[in-house]
Amino acid sequence: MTTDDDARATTEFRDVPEADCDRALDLTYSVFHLTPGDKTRHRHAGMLRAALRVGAYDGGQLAGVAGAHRRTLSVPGGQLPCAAVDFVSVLPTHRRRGILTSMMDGLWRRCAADAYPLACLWPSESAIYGRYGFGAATELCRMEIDSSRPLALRTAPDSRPLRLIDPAGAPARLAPHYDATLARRAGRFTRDESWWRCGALDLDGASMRAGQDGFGPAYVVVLGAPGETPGGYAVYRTRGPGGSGPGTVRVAELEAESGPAAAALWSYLVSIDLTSTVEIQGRPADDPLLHLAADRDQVRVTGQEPDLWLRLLDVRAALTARSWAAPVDVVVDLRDTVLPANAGRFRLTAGPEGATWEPAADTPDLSLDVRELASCYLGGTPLRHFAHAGLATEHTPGAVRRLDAALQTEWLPFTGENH
Ligand SMILES: CC(=O)SCCNC(=O)CCNC(=O)[C@H](O)C(C)(C)COP(=O)(O)OP(=O)(O)OC[C@H]1O[C@@H](n2cnc3c(N)ncnc32)[C@H](O)[C@@H]1OP(=O)(O)O
Repeated sequence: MTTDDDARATTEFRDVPEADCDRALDLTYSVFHLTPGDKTRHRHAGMLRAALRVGAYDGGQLAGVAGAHRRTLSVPGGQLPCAAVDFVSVLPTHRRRGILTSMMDGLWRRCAADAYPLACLWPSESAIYGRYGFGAATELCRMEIDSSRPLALRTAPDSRPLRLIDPAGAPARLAPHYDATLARRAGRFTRDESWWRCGALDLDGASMRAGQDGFGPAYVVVLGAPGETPGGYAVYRTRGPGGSGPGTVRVAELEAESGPAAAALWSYLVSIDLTSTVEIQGRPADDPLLHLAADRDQVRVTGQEPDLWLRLLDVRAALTARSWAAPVDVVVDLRDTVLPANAGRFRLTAGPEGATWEPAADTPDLSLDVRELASCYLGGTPLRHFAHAGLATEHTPGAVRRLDAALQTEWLPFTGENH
C-alpha cells in the first residue's frame, strides 16, 4: 500500500517544459470542471506557454501545475513587475498532500530569479492563499442601474459627441486613455495588444462565457471627436428582453477623464432602447457614479468583494518603489513565515521624497504580518482596520495613524479585469 508520505516522497517538483503544456491544460480543465472550445483552449495554451510554470510529477503523471503570467502592475506613484499566479491545479487523487505548498515554493524561486518584487492572483476560494502571504489588495463593487427611465444626474454631462467604434480597432484608440488611468489608480495592469484582445473586448470570442450567457459581442462607445484621444469610453454587451429576463446592458469597463465625461457615458448606457437594467460587473468603491447620480435609489450597489490578492515577494523593493503621501518614521516587526528574508525588524522612513526600509534594533512601533502589509500596500484597506481586528499591533500610540496617512492614495486601488 502507498501512504501519503510515500506519495510525497516520490513527487518531483520542476519546471513544466513547453511540451507538457497540453497536459497541464488538461489537468487545469479537469479540476475546474471545464470543457472549453477550441478558441478558448488556443488562447489558454498561448498564455500558459508564455508563463512561468512549475509542475508536480508523480512518476510519469503530471499531478499538479501552477503558472504565473509576467505582468506589470500600477502601484502608487509607479509600476512594478508582478507575477500573476494562475492555472493552479492539483489532481483530486493527490490533494492535501502539500503539493500546492511545494509548487508555491517553486514559483517563488522562479520569481526571485526573474526579480519579481510582487505576485498576485484571483483565488478560486478565499481561504487558500492567506497562508502564503497573500492579502486582498483591491476590491470591486457590483452595481445595477434602473434604466427604465433616464439617468437622473447632479453633474452636467460632457457635451462632446459619443461614437460607436469598431472593437477590432479599439485597442489602439483606447490604450492611451487607459494608460493614463494607471497613474491615477494603483492595482491596474498594463496591457499589450494581446491582453486588450482577450480582456474586456474578447475580440476572438474565446472567453469561457462567450456565446453562453445570451449576451452579444462587445460594443465600444467613445466620448469625443474622431482623431482626439477619447475623454472616456465604455465597453459593454447587450441582451434583449425575453426568456432570460429584462433587456440588459452589461458594462465590462468604463473609463472617464472627469465627472462630466462619466456622466455622459452612463447616461448613454442607461438610454439604450429595449433595455431596462444596466448591470455593472466591477467598479471601484469610490466610483464617481455613486455621487453624480441624483437619485441613489436608481443606482444600487449589489455586492462588494475582494478582487486582486497581492503578495510582497521583496518587501524592500516594493516599499521603496511606491510613493508616499506623508512623512512617516516607524519601526516595524514584520512576520513572514514563507519568505524569511522579508521578516525581522525594520525602520521605514518614508515621505514625498521616497522611502528606505532598513534593519533596525530599536523598540518596534508596530507588529504585523506580510499578508496585512500586502492589503495596505496599494492604498486599499487602511492598517487601522487590521489593528481594530487584532491582526496588527500598535506598540507606540499614533504609529498606525501615521503609517496610514503615508500609505493613503487619492483614488482607491482598483483592478477590474477578471470579472
Ligand atoms: C490563482 C488560482 O489559480 S486559484 C485556483 C486554485 N485551484 C483550484 O481551486 C482547483 C481545484 N483545487 C485544487 O486543484 C487543489 O485542491 C488546490 C490547488 C486548491 C490545493 O492543492 P493541494 O495540493 O491540495 O494543497 P496543499 O495540500 O498544498 O494544501 C496546503 C494548505 O492549504 C489548505 N487548502 C488547500 N486547499 C484549500 C481549500 N480549497 N480551502 C481551504 N484550505 C485549503 C490545506 O488544508 C493545507 O493547509 P495546511 O497548510 O494548514 O495543512
